[in-house]
Amino acid sequence: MDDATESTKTGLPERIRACLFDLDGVLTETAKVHAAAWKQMFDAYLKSRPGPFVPFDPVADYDRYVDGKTRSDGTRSFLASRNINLPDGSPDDPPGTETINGLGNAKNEIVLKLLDTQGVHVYEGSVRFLKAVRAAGLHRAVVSSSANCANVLKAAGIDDMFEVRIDGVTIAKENLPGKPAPDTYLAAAKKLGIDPDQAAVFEDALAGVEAGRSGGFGFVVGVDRVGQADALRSSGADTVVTDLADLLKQEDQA
Ligand SMILES: O=P(O)(O)OC[C@H]1O[C@@H](O)[C@H](O)[C@@H](O)[C@@H]1O
Repeated sequence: MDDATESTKTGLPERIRACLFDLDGVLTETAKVHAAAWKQMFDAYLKSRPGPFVPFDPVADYDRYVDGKTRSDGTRSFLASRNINLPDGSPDDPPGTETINGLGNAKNEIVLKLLDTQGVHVYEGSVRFLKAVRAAGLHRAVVSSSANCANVLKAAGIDDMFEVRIDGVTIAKENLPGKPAPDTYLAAAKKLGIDPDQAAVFEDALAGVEAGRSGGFGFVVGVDRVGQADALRSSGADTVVTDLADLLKQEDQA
C-alpha cells in the first residue's frame, strides 16, 4: 500500500464507499480458462491460413490484446495485431465461420466445455476481502466484460455478494463501450448511486485498470496474477497486490 493511503479496516482510502470488482482473474481463477480457450481457437484458425504459423501467446498476446475486453473486441484486437481484418458477421454465426462473431462463438464453445470439466475456482483471498468490505458496509458490484459472468458467479457460489452486476450481456443490451472505456464501471457506480471518486476498482487486466483510471475512480487496485505489476502501475493502478487479502494485512499489522 502507498504510505499516503489512509487506512480503514479494509485497507482502502476512507472516502471509498463502494468496491467495483472485475470477475475473471480477480474473483475467480477463470482468466486462465479464457486464455487457454483463446489459444485453442486462435491457433486452429491461424493454422488454417496460408503462410507461416505463429501461435497465439497465452500470456503476452492475451494480456495485451484480449484480457478484460469483450469477446468481439478481443477477437478483433488480436487479429488486427496480425494484420487480419474480418467482417463482424452476425451474432449467431456458427462457430468456425470466418467472421469476428464466428471465431468468438468457437472460443465460447471451448470456454464453456473447459468450465464444465474443470469447474470454477474462487480466489480464497478475494472471498475474504469481499466479506470484509461487506462487513465494513461498503457497496459491491461486479463489472465484467464476460457474457458468462452470471453463470460463473453462480458456479463459484458468490452470486449473492453483489448488489449490482454489469457484464457482457449488459454491454450488448445497453450498447455500452467495453473496457478500456470506463463506461461499464461508470454504469455500476451510477446504479449504486455512488460518485466515481468514492468507488474503488479492482482489476487484473491492463484494459480494466485503464478504464478505472480514465473513469476518475477514487482508487484503482491492480491485481497481479501473472507478474505484470509494472504494466498495471503504468496503466493506472494506484497500488498493486498479488492477493486481495493483502489489503487486509496492514490492518492486522496495525
Ligand atoms: O467470452 P466471454 O465469456 O463473454 O468473455 C469475454 C472476456 O471477458 C473478460 O472478463 C476476460 O478477461 C476475457 O478473457 C474474456 O474473453
